[in-house]
Amino acid sequence: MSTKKIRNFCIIAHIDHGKSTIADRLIEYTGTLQKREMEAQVLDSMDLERERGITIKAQSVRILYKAQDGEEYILNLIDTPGHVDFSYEVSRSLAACEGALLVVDAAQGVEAQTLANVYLALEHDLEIIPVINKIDLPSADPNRVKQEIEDIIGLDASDAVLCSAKSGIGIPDILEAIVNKVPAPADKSDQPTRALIFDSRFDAYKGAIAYVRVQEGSIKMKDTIRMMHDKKDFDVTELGIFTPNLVPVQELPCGSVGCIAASIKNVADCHVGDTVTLANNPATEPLPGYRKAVSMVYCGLYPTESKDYENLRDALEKLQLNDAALEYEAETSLALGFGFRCGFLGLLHMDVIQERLEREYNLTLITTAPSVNYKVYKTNGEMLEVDNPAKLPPPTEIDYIEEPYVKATTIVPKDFVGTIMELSQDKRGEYQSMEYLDETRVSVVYHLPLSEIIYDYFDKLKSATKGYASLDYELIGYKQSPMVKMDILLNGDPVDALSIIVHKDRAATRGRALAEKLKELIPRQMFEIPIQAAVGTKIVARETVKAWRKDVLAKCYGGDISRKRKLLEKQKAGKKRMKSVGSVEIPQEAFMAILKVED
Ligand SMILES: Nc1nc2c(ncn2[C@@H]2O[C@H](COP(=O)(O)OP(=O)(O)OP(=O)(O)O)[C@@H](O)[C@H]2O)c(=O)[nH]1
Repeated sequence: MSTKKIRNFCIIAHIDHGKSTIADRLIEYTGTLQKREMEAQVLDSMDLERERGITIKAQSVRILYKAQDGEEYILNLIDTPGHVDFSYEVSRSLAACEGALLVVDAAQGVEAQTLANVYLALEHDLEIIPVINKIDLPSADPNRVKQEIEDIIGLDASDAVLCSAKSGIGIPDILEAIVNKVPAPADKSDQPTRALIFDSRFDAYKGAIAYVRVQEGSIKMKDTIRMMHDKKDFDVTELGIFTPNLVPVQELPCGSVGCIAASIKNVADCHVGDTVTLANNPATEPLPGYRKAVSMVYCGLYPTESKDYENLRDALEKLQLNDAALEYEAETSLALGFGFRCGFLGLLHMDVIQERLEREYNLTLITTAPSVNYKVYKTNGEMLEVDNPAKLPPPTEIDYIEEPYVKATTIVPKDFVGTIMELSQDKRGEYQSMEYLDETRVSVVYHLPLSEIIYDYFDKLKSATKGYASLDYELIGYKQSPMVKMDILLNGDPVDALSIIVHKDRAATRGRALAEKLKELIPRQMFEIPIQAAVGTKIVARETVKAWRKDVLAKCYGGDISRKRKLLEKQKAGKKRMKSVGSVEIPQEAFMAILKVED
């Protein structure tokens, strides 16, 4: 089969610019699915994704389109995740395509995330078709946005498709543009097979399923496939394409997009970015660009009820089957008991996993404050990677510590440049460059410690710029920093799960702020609870939670008994997500308090 009638494309867009809505319209217009079959937004399949309105895992769909030239084309739409945390998956999805729709909101214009994705697409030599969406909005200004696309990205936007996914305007033009502008895949069917895995999923019956783009050769039923990086062989049990429901096929020919089931027990054997070849005629080199997912953020997850430990382990195991980027290992905390240290791609990934554990597996969890991974060089010449503050060796054993740094690109209206600089400086940022994108907007680049980004940089950025700033960041390496461990003592005892690693110049202020915050969060108990923040043996802050009962009930003026009972019940309910540490009850919020403190 020739590849001439195939077009593989993806949609890149900033969050909320309308990627999913456009995908739905393309599917609807071509009759790929009947309207009644369409759930609202087919491509975002997970419940959580729908609720949060973001794409977490890529999906793809085959669209049959009869073009104006009278020919029928196979358009494979490969969906890309829409969040910074998942940029590696985006890059693999792009590598599976020849073209990309660049969707830009007609009112908002080009944003940081758009830029990051466009640069990725250009790196992969994709043909880019600009689409200006939401032209129905009263605030739409397509001409300004066209100009921005030309000035900022340097793409010719003169024949950008004007579209309103909401009302269906421009959808036929998008389909024609895909057929006419996106190149057909190169026909390399006579070469040894190489297929790129751009996504994977776990199916309880079929095992891990690889979503692939066949770059060279082909894959047939009953072939034995080989994962080139993992060097493992599997017998194909099923090949399929998505319409978007899975339809079995006998062959995935060169240029096509589809999925492979091969009784692969674990998604960890089916890495996004790996190359599939055939065991009886293997290719010599894998496709370029393979990278293992790296965790950026770590936290401890502990069941509030210790009897749930095994359930939590089972749940993590199941989630990991579907999500090769999730890492976990058992750990114990003096304060919290048995739990797991988990690694995530970013804060959103962490939130999503936490929420799924609670919702789908019915667990109540205590989560410790997120931490990054530090490289600790010890005086004995050893290097330790530490992602849990409680595990930092004593200062006498430490020669120096390195922390991860990111390159953070922020795009803001020019009035906010001062604010961004102040904020970044305050977060130990190092100024790199600034560029006027047009008369109104500026792109500012800083090198920042990852730990500052995960604390509250993004929230602060959003509030300081009234939501106008957009942020994109990538890991650039490690740098030496004078970091110290700060312990929190409750009632004189250090609580390991509350320890944090901070820059030594910030320890005193953070310690004071944290102690104050903890004082608000820890409910009064029968006795006074001193809260202390300490670096080594030096106490940097102290607060006291006063003893409770009479205070709480005092508010009732000794009167109405039902009111009293209600109050006590409210306190009891509040205890659900609490953990007794020694004699002190600590609520979940306390463990995350560090994220909420003001410097
Ligand atoms: N007025 C108007 N609203 C639109 C249009 N297209 C999409 N929207 C709305 O914009 C919002 C975001 O659209 P989505 O399609 O979910 O955006 P997305 O880019 O897929 O978002 P992510 O999945 O997070 O990347 C939704 O509320 C849509 O209803 C349009 O043409 N006009």
